[in-house]
Amino acid sequence: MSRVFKSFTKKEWMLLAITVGFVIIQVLLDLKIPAYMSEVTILVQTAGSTMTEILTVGGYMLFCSISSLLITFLTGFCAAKVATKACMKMRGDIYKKINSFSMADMTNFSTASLITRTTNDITQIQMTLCMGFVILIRAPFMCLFAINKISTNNPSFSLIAIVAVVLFLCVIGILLALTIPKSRKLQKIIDSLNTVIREHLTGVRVVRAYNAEVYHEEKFEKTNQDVAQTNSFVNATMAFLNPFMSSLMSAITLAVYWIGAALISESGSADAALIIFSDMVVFSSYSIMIILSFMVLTVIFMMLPRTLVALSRIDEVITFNNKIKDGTEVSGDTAFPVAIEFKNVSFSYADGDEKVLDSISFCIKKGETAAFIGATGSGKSTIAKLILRYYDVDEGEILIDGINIKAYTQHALREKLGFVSQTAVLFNGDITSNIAFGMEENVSKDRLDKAVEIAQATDFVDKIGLDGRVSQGGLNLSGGQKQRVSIARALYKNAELYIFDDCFSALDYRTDRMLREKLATETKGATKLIVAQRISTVKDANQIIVIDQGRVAGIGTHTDLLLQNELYREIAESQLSKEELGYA
Ligand SMILES: Nc1ncnc2c1ncn2[C@@H]1O[C@H](COP(=O)(O)OP(=O)(O)OP(=O)(O)O)[C@@H](O)[C@H]1O
Repeated sequence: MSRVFKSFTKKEWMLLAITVGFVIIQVLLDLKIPAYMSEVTILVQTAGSTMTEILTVGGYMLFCSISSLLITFLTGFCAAKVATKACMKMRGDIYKKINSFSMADMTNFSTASLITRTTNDITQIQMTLCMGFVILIRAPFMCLFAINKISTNNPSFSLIAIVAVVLFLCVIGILLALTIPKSRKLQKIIDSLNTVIREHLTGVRVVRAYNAEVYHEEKFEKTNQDVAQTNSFVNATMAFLNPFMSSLMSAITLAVYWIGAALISESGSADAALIIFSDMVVFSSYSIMIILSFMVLTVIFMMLPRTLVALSRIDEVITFNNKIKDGTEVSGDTAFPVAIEFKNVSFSYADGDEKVLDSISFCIKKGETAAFIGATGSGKSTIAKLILRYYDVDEGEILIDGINIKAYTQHALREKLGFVSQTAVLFNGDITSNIAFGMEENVSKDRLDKAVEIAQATDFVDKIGLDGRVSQGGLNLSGGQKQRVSIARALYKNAELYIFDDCFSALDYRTDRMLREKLATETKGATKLIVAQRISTVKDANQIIVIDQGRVAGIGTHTDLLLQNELYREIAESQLSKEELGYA
């Protein structure tokens, strides 16, 4: 909760102070009403009282009630403003924090959980704050003022109020102890529910193709039932509060009349009995006010378990210690002759024990094209991910322009790189916004046309236009078209070093060849790293690095490797004819 208060600006503290002030005025006005009621009771019972006297006191009562009502509107308005602002900031903080996560950090939270925390959890907090600010301030004030009034009027009644409050606090303590663990579980199950829905929606084509709707429905139904059961436990437990509060109110009234009756029978005179009776009226009203404010408080207590869990879940993300730390270097030595060097790099993923990369070393000069080839799962894409610092190496180091990549700011490092991932990722928008991604404000038409031309995307981009709509995930484009748009996106960046992670395999052989020819002439100065499965894609590279089970199995040109490297020869012979290999 301290996070919420720490985020307050001066204006929000002011609004909160105004709310507190209004609530105190409202409590004082409300507490005036029973006193006027007592006055009216005495006036009615006293011979010689005039109608004007009764109406005047009644008028004061009316004034107090209407003012209290107006203040309720004002406090509600101020509290809602403070709560929505605080939650907006919290949402911004959590979003910024998630943006700073590396892929390794992401594995600590599932995507669905991060979405639930940013949306559902924050809405839960906002609702509690909106209602809670006023109620949480009002209830203790009301309780303190009312008990003070009761004890000054007739101390023997105050014991009843104190016993009632202590009883209430004990019961609420027990209920919270029972429901908080369940609420924590509930938020986790909601994460699972979101995962199931997300999985179904993103994989809907496969689900349909395999007639797996029933299988998915069963998965959904199981999680849905878990949510319902846990929810019903929390609600059923907290539902005990309402009958308890009603019984407590009745018990207080009974105790007041019991003690009052005893006091009246001992009073001895009619005047003393009248004063005790008016005290009883006042006390009954005060005690009902205390209990009513606590009753409203129970609404907050019902929301509190989930809100506390939501707050701790948000805190978990915001205070998460990012594994990848930013360096300070912003440019590197651009005149350094070596573009990228791997020195004995070893790496394993957090959830796997085995080394995915084992003592990998290679060196690529500026302007060279290097290609990585090897069996599936040999670790080629992992090399690309390490260069981008999605993960940090376990051993060894990666140098770009002679400087360890850990020394760069992540922004500066990625500014140097143009990356095309294995699976094309497109965003809702148009072709231009997808190619000039993140730079839409100053789009250069020439650069855009050039990138499209090199990526061999001119024909279809001409057809749909640069303002042609791209739906989320590029669902309205073919696999090859999506990949060409993502290649154009990397080229638009004019990067120093391009990484093409097996993205050419979505292109036909002719387009693949034309694209590589264009790349060679149009991006001459840039260094290119190509991960590929096809020999035809890699054979013209300055050096080919053969990866086998996370190790470098050979480095050389196509001709060298054909002669010296058995694994490369095997791959080449499985794809090219003897004539193409030059054996004939
Ligand atoms: N995020 C991850 N978490 C855990 N293990 C992973 C992760 N990504 C990849 N791996 C494992 O690391 C190994 C190397 O994967 P990588 O994607 O680098 O291979 P690759 O050579 O690029 O394969 P392909 O040619 O099929 O794309 C594989 O055994 C894979 O299961």
